[in-house]
Amino acid sequence: MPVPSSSNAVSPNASMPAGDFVLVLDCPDRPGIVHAVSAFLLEHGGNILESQQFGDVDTGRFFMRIDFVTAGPTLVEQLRADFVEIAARFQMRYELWDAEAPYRTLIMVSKHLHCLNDLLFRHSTGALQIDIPVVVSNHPDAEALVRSYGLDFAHVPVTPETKPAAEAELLRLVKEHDVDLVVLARYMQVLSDDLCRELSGRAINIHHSFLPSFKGAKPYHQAYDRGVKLVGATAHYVTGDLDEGPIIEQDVIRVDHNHTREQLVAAGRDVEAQVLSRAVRWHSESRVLLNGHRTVVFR
Ligand SMILES: Nc1nc2c(c(=O)[nH]1)N[C@@H](CN(C=O)c1ccc(C(=O)N[C@@H](CCC(=O)O)C(=O)O)cc1)CN2
Repeated sequence: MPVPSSSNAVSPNASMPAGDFVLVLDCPDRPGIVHAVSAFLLEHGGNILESQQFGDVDTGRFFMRIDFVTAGPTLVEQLRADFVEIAARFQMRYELWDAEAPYRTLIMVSKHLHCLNDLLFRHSTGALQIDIPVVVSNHPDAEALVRSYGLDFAHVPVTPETKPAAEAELLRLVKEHDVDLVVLARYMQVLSDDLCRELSGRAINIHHSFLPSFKGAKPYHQAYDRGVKLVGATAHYVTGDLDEGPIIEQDVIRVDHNHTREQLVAAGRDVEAQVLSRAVRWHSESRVLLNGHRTVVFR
C-alpha cells in the first residue's frame, strides 16, 4: 500500500493545523485490533469520520481503513512513529498519511485516448486526488490532448529492439517525478517482469473485457466471435502474468446480435473509462488493499 510521496511533506502552514488522516492496515485477525486502534486515535485527539473493516475467513487476515481528523495540531510523522508499537504487537502492515495528499500519477497510453481523456477531464475538475507530472506514450497521438490540459507529454517509442531502453526511460521518469502510481490507460505494450516488480502494487491497467474472459490485445474481436450479450472492462494491478493481476473494479454493458464489432468497441469505451477512473480514485484514496492475488476495496 504505497503512500503518496507528497504525504511526507510537512504542511506549509508550519503552525501545524488540525489534520485529516487515513490509516489503512492489515494483520492476522484476532480480538482487540479495533479496540487498540480506536484507543490510539482517542489518545491522539482523533475523531473517526469513516471506518471500514473486513475479516477474511479463508486467509485469517483482517483489513481496516479509518479516515479520522484531529482537532489539535498534528504531524503525520508523529502519528506514524506513535503507531509503531501497536503495529508490532498485532503484526500489522500499515500506512498512515495526510488524507488530502495527492497521488503523483504517471499515465501511459497508446493510440486509444478515451480513458486518458476521461482521467484528464476528471483531474481538471478536481474529482481525482492526483497530480499528473507527465503522460507517456509509445505513439505521438495523445500529445495535443495532453498539452491542451497544460500537462507534460513524453513520447517513448517501443519496438522489440528498443523495449529495454524504453522501459529504462519510463523508470527514469517515475523516479524523476517521484511517482506514486502508474496508470496504463490503454497502453498496448506488455511490461517486462522486471518493470512489473519495480511497479508492484502501484501500476493499474484497464483491460477492455470482463476478465477472466477474453485476455490479450483484441478482446472485442473475441467477444464478437463468441456472440456474448454483455461486454465489459476490468481495472487490475499489473503483474508479469498478462491480464492476471489483482482485480480492483469491473463493469459490463448489455449488447446484442445487432452490434457490429465496431459497435461493441464503441459500447465498451465508456465502460472502460468509468471503470478505470473509479479504480484510480479508490487507489488514490487508499481504499484498495491487496489480499494475496485479490483485493479488498473499501468503497
Ligand atoms: N506485464 C503486463 N503488461 C501489461 C498488461 C499486464 O496485464 N501485464 N496489460 C496490458 C494491456 N493489455 C490488455 O489489457 C494488453 C496490451 C497489449 C497486449 C499485446 O499483446 N501487445 C503486443 C503488441 C501489440 C501492439 O503493438 O499493438 C505486445 O506487446 O507484443 C496484450 C494485452 C498492458 N501491459
